[in-house]
Amino acid sequence: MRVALTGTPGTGKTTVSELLDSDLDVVHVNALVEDEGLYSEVDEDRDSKVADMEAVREWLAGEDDVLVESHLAHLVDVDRVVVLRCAPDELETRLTERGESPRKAEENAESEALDVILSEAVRIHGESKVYEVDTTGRTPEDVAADVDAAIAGDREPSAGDVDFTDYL
Ligand SMILES: Nc1ncnc2c1ncn2[C@@H]1O[C@H](COP(=O)(O)OP(=O)(O)OP(=O)(O)O)[C@@H](O)[C@H]1O
Repeated sequence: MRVALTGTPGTGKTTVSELLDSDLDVVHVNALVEDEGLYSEVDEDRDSKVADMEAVREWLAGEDDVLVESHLAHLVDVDRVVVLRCAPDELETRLTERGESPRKAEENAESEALDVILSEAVRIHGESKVYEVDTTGRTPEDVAADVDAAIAGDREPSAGDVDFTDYL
């Protein structure tokens, strides 16, 4: 089973991936890209490396029991996609408290309000493979339990249950 754990930056993917009961090997794409040099360019403006997703896909080929953690994880060939969600105002607070710039916090809050990652996940994989998990006002442990349930097949796919359009 290959699972993508995706979501806008700040929704809690890294935090939650460390709390799962699942036996899947966790691959943190950010760390992989850095360690293996799997980037196509350096974005000076954002002080970040642009992941070479073709190289990431190749690296993951043959890895059958993995949970791929990244805001780009839904671009990988997987059996299920779990999309973490967070209300835009709470997301902006989390990112600001993590030390991100106001610009980055605002951009991500807007992208979250617009369902950007959820829409991409559904377009690429279809609704039957996508599980949305709302993290707003919840503990990472509670969120991890929902993610474990999605991995174990103990809950139904759920794309479109979360609605943040009031924040637009
Ligand atoms: N359920 C939660 N409730 C409150 N705060 C949370 C929750 N999950 C994570 N956080 C906090 O939000 C911040 C972002 O979490 P985290 O780094 O896990 O997000 P991420 O989705 O992995 O981000 P990125 O894509 O940038 O790596 C951290 O400071 C973390 O402590």
